Amino acid sequence: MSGSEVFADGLLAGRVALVTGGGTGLGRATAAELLRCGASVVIAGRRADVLEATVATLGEGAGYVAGDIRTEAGAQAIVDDAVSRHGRLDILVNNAGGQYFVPAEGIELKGWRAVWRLNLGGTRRMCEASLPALRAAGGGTIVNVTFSPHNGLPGMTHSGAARAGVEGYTRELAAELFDDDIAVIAAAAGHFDTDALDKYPPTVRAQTAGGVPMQRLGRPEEHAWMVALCASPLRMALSGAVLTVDGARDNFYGGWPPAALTVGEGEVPTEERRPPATR
Ligand SMILES: CCCCCCCCCCC/C=C/C(=O)SCCNC(=O)CCNC(=O)[C@H](O)C(C)(C)COP(=O)(O)OP(=O)(O)OC[C@H]1O[C@@H](n2cnc3c(N)ncnc32)[C@H](O)[C@@H]1OP(=O)(O)O
Ligand SMILES: NC(=O)C1=CN([C@@H]2O[C@H](COP(=O)(O)OP(=O)(O)OC[C@H]3O[C@@H](n4cnc5c(N)ncnc54)[C@H](OP(=O)(O)O)[C@@H]3O)[C@@H](O)[C@H]2O)C=CC1
Repeated sequence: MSGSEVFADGLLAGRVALVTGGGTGLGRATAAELLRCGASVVIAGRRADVLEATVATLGEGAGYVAGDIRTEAGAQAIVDDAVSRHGRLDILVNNAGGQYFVPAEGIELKGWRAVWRLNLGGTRRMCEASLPALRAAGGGTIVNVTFSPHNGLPGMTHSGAARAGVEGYTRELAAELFDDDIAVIAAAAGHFDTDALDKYPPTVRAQTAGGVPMQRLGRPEEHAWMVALCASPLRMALSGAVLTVDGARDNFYGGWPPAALTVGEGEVPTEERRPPATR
């Protein structure tokens, strides 16, 4: 793999990074950038076939472990795998996350809980499972990927609330871990061009780039550069911060619903359910 476009060669040489959700989208781009910076990288997710295919494209220095971050045992097994492969862990990127698109009043309690369990619960479980290894390495970095919910995010209220929770958790953990030389930083993403956007109602994807001042979606490598910066020598100065990379648009502003998002008599569409076999 060639060097980074942004960072000095060997910036993260000797470091071991674990990237959840590293088989796709922003996580895959993050894994690639950390590798370019010299780290060894383990990517995690639930689908072994997706991870295996990604590792084949990432090349030397990359490995994968299949697992589910939502349970204590799942998170622990993921961390144990990374540590047993490389003997240490220096960087944890809590990138796995997501939600479905539905107006607030349509969110069932079960769905609310599912989104919180993944985004806030999974992040917490991965942090707790990783802390002994990060301490054993003499310090390290945790990057919690969230989206930018600072104006609210209609259609994703369950996730906006969970991501605000991740921000609070990040700040608190950062304060508690300062003496361990472990940085905890939230990376709040705006709109990035990943395949995941295809699952939302078509008007969502069509509308999002036009709402960003620069009139384009973010590129996954731009997000990845921010994550790599969080693992750089700047990391402790950033600890506790929420770094927002959103092209100055946040994830939403303006009146609701946007005219172009409505269908029929003015309803807002709900994301289609995934077929049971893929859940
Ligand atoms: C024009 C203006 C636009 C406005 C601005 C929009 C801009 C977009 C900005 C983009 C910002 C963020 C982008 C991203 O995050 S992209 C990444 C997306 N990736 C993912 O979401 C992947 C991970 N997500 C999931 O796996 C699922 O969404 C979920 C978190 C729900 C998974 O949990 P789980 O597997 O436990 O969930 P289940 O499928 O079993 O469902 C549990 C219950 O949840 C409810 N549910 C789930 N899906 C839906 C749906 N599509 N519609 C309605 N309800 C849903 C439901 O209650 C489920 O229970 P039941 O199965 O019993 O019905
Ligand atoms: N794209 C965008 O514009 C934005 C994205 N984000 C956030 O950035 C992150 C990455 O987004 P993106 O790459 O676009 O989306 P993806 O849907 O491609 O990424 C989600 C990843 O998380 C993994 N994952 C989901 N659930 C679990 C689980 N329970 N255990 C382990 N892994 C899991 C998925 O793999 P698998 O299904 O195999 O488990 C997948 O690789 C997400 O947190 C997303 O919400 C934030 C703002 C904007």
